[in-house]
Amino acid sequence: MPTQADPCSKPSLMHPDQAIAALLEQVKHVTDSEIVALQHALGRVLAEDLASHVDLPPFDNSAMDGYAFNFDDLDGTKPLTLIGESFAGHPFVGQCPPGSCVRIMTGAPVPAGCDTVQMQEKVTADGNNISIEAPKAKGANVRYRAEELKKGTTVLKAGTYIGSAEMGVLATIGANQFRVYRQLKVAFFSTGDELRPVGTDLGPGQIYDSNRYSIQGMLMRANVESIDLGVIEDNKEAIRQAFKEAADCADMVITSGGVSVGDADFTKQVLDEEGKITFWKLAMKPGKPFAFGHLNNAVFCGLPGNPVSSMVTFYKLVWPLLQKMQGLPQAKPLTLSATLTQDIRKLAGRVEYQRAVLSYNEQGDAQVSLTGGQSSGMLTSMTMANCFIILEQDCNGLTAGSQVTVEPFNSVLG
Ligand SMILES: Nc1nc2c(c(=O)[nH]1)N[C@H]1C(S)=C(S)[C@@H](COP(=O)(O)OP(=O)(O)OC[C@H]3O[C@@H](n4cnc5c(N)ncnc54)[C@H](O)[C@@H]3O)O[C@H]1N2
Ligand code: MOO
Repeated sequence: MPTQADPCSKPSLMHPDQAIAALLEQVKHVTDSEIVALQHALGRVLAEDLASHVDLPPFDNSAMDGYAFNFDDLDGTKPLTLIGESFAGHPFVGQCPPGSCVRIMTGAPVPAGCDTVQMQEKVTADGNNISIEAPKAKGANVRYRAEELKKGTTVLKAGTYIGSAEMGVLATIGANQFRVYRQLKVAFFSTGDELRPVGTDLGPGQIYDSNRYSIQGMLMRANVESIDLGVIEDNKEAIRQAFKEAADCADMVITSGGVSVGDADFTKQVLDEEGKITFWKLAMKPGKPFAFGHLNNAVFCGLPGNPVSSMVTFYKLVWPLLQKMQGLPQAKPLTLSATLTQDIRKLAGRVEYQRAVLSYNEQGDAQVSLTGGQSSGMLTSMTMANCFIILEQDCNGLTAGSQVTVEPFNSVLG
């Protein structure tokens, strides 16, 4: 196990939790709102409380395919007489008189005069003579009008994230359009003279610009409108122009690269001139350097250039900010404990997020294995992973069999 001191382990490095809390203080919920139609509402956040336009269910209906009748008509000897049928969308019309029953399907209205349904498996039919095994109680297998909620009751409150279940609930309550917070606009670009767009050949010392694509992917998963400003060459005027353009059109501007200590870029100089930016050094790996501040009215996040570092800083630091700006509550990530299948190397100093695969062994115990090299430049180990192993600052390596804290990837990294 490595015991050597980590040169990055300086008291000045800020713990990521402390950084997140400090960053959150500096952004506000963007409260502008607009009306959207239900079919365009997925991923948006409600800006108004919504009440149901209908009772739920809107009418008494059957929970089973079977027969509807009046419970008090069952005397254990005489069959009931079949007088009609009630199908979903095609109700039985009229009153079911004493001593009779109606064939009924799941979801169909319970006819007037009936208060109970028996499933067809517990019924014997001989022509129109229907012998029914008595259910446990009057009202069995009936879903009553308004048993879930009454018309006018608030169902979803302002601030609710509209996911798939909410889409269904909104339709169920008859909400075809409603007010949501407007979508955040996030402009982003890459910096670095070594970067080439995909679809071109690479010259000596050049690499493809990958960060823009992973950042765009995460922005789409975060349900914001992304504005791709491309790769900006390392030239002071080009960078200044890009920041101006980005800050004019966006609520947040994200860049990747140029936030460390190198001297080959103008990003820092331009930011110092154009905005109020702080360069942070965080006790996290990947993702030590990070820049944050404001460019006019836009929030600025400068992610480190290393591909895994840019993803991890987005996930850990930028995504919580976007959630707050969208009016969503902060949810602490779910973690669990799992057994390491191998030794892992780490130097004390920074919190590490190591890419790994979480699975269950034959005994049903959670186990976790690294996906390969943990260099901040190795993005392929992200694609194979489904979780991070979180190693706290004081950890200086672990042996196979140790219990570790694991944070499964959420939808932003999926
Ligand atoms: N002397 C020091 N050097 C470095 C330190 C340090 O503390 N002292 N920190 C290291 C750490 S940690 C990180 S992370 C990186 C971050 O550096 P920058 O944000 O300034 O990023 P660059 O130098 O521009 O690039 C780093 C690396 O990533 C590649 N890159 C950049 N952009 C992209 C992109 N859009 N797509 C794909 N790959 C990209 C770039 O070619 C470099 O290899 O600094 C360390 N250095
Ligand atoms: O933060 Mo850097 O991401 O350690 O490579």
